[in-house]
Amino acid sequence: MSIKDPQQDTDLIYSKPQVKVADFQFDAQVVEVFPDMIKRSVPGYNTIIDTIGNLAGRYAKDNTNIYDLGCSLGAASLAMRRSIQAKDCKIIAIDNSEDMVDRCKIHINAFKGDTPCEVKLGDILTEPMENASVIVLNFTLQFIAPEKRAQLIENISKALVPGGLFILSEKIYDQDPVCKELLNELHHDFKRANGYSELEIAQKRSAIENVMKPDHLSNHLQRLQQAGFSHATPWFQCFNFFSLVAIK
Ligand SMILES: C[S@@+](CC[C@H](N)C(=O)[O-])C[C@H]1O[C@@H](n2cnc3c(N)ncnc32)[C@H](O)[C@@H]1O
Ligand SMILES: O=C(O)C(=O)C[C@]1(C(=O)O)C=C[C@@H](O)C=C1
Repeated sequence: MSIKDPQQDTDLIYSKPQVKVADFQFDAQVVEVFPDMIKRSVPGYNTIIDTIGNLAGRYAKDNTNIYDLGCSLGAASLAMRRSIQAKDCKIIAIDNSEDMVDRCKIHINAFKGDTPCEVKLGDILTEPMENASVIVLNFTLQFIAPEKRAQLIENISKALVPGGLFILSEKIYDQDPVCKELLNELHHDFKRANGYSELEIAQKRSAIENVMKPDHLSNHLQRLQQAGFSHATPWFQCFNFFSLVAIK
């Protein structure tokens, strides 16, 4: 009988001092601990995933595509597949990390569902999107080069059918430096409460600082308006993490 090592799935990546902290990558090491890492790092992650499922159930239309952009291990795709009742829909989950995509395929295939789900290795900046009733960008835009974000949001808008839904979740910063610092501190307290040490928090911070560039809420709203969305509202915020819905 084999007994699983309980630490095997725990994020300990930044627990030992590193001489030089390398830029964060969605590689094989991160894949192993990703569910633990994201749950302990992103306040409200489970609520956001459950609500993406609920929203997809409401907005998925017959004979359309549902996109999960930057799908990682497929948590949002699985939640959507559980609640979509519309007929002849297809979920297309895309990620540009080969390690993520390989593991995502295993996760998706581990569960049965009526809606087919294709997991694709690809760059969401160039992958074609069309005839979509729901598009999800859950904590992915922050990893896209800032100058490429507006074009991606425009492509998303063009791919949506009228009445189609876009769900965007991101880390944000507050423009007021005092509020920015407070939200940051509250987020770090959240990480501390979830067992991350000061060293882990500091090293993770250096690892993501060159690769993850959050926007202010007003940047997001402005981009959505420019891309032709008729309605948009944040539906969730906890500290410096938020999620919004926009309707075409
Ligand atoms: C924080 S994770 C997303 C979490 C995931 N959406 C979830 O709900 O669990 C960001 C993901 O975006 C992917 N990513 C970053 N840039 C990308 C790009 N240009 N094309 C496709 N995927 C990308 C990364 O490989 C990573 O898996
Ligand atoms: O802001 C942080 O400290 C994070 O760890 C955030 C964040 C994210 O929002 O995607 C960064 C990388 C990991 O994917 C998990 C969480």
